[in-house]
Amino acid sequence: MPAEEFVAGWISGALGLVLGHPFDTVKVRLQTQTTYQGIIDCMVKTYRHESLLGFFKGMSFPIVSIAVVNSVLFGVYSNALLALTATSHQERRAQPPSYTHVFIAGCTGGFLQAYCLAPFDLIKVRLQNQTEPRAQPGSPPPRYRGPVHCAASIFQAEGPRGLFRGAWALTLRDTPTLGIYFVTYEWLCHQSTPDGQNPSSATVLVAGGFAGITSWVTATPLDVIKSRMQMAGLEQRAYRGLLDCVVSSVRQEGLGVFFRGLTINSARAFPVNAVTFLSYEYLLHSWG
Ligand SMILES: C[N+](C)(C)CCCC[C@H](N)C(=O)O
Repeated sequence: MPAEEFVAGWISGALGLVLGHPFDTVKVRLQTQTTYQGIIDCMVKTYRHESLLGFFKGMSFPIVSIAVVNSVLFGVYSNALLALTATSHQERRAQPPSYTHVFIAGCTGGFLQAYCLAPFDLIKVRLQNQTEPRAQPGSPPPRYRGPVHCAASIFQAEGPRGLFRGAWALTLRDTPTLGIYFVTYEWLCHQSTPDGQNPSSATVLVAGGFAGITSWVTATPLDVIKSRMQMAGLEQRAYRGLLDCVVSSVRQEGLGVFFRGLTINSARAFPVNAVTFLSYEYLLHSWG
């Protein structure tokens, strides 16, 4: 099983993440704090009070998790294509796989990465939703002191299964949408590249960026449900299951609930995935 795809997936995921983290910080702040009037206002205030570093708070934990997750996604995707079409990464430009194969391989990668992602994502969401300001002397400490403490508390209270809360919704979110991700990427590359040639860097950037946007747009409805199920362990509101969560969210907030965070998710998705695909292609190419 070729291993370089796993390593390339790991490095490219980390590079994409660094670029996307400022967007993620703005997204989380807008979702959880009421002091900002909008995206620009939040950026300006963050920069004024905390300088550029403010945008990169809390990045160490996601950088470890994205390394694992992206390496599983790209490694499994590429090896699934190898199993389906008997072509290696290098041979695929000359003999492009069918979109059905790309879709199946993308879904397989998406399905497996969802299981690796589930505990990391749960911890991220729980920490991102801790909106108390930093501990003041005398005030009660926040429920979770950091990622390790968060993981340990969930484990203690609910056992290993507790760490997989919302994993089912996450799998449903990621399996088809990562199929769509790779199909969009391959299709866009194919549209602007002469047969048999490697796509140019500009093509890879644009195709990767749009692949990210398409995938996030289609994933957003289940993204909202997933986050709500992950928070359900903490909040009073308990859902009987995924369907119950969908129905009660729509009843209370209307269909618009499925599009929460769509704009900022898409703005983040373009640079993150442009850089992820560019570095992935570049690394595999330079390793020959
Ligand atoms: C499938 N879904 C859209 C949910 C995720 C796609 C992940 C791609 C990339 N790691 C990123 O963070 O944008």
